[in-house]
Amino acid sequence: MLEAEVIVKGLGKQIKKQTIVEEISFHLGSGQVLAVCGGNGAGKSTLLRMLAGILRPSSGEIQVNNVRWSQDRKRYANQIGYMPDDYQFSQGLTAEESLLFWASLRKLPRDRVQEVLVMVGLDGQKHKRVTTFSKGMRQRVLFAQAMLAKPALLIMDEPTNGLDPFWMQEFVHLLRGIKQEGHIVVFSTHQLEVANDIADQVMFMNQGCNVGEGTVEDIRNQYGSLHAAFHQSLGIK
Ligand SMILES: Nc1ncnc2c1ncn2[C@@H]1O[C@H](COP(=O)(O)OP(=O)(O)OP(=O)(O)O)[C@@H](O)[C@H]1O
Repeated sequence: MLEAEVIVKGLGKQIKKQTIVEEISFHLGSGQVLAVCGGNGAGKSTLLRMLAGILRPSSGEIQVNNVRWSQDRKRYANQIGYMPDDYQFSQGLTAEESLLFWASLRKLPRDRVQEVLVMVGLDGQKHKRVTTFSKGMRQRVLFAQAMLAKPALLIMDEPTNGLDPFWMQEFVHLLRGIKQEGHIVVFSTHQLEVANDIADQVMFMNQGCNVGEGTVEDIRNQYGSLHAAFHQSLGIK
């Protein structure tokens, strides 16, 4: 099993004097999955983009397997896989070509592309253009892209948004597999059933702050259900 550790301490982001994310801290070990839940504009994407190393934090520290983003960005980036929520695929590229392109950027061997295609169940469709794929299949290509470098930390922004129940369950199944291998996963979601199915830890965000966290069981005990905790995080009684 992969050895992995993520330590986040007092992470914050201010943009034009507005606080977007405030004092977020957590600690995750091998195979742990954190779901970041919250309403629109809660600060989830901003938090995830800081973890992915594509947005500079205003305060705090992020460490993945003892590598700090602030000290060595290249080594930090090598530990991270990131699945954005708004990726526009290039017209004309097949699934295999898209993955070969990403693999070449990271100087990874071609064989790894075949491995991830098999992992996400797209080996038989690899010569088809990604722009002809369904949303569920495109999410698999993005997932494969994020897993290319076997990252210690996989970060996913709203990975199941727009997926029907079949693809959502398939996605949960894929995540279970990589969790078993020891990868740490942090993902954002509005879909509490996904958090319920796969997360070890849940964090609720509102206006950039952590307004409640714990294991799924802790949250059920404290609030009654994930839905009740979500409503409370939004300030809905
Ligand atoms: N570059 C920016 N400049 C100004 N405001 C920003 C910027 N980026 C984010 N914000 C604001 O910060 C807040 C949090 O945005 P963010 O996208 O992180 O939220 P979110 O929880 O991911 O929302 P959603 O679920 O709608 O995607 C929003 O009010 C957004 O308008």
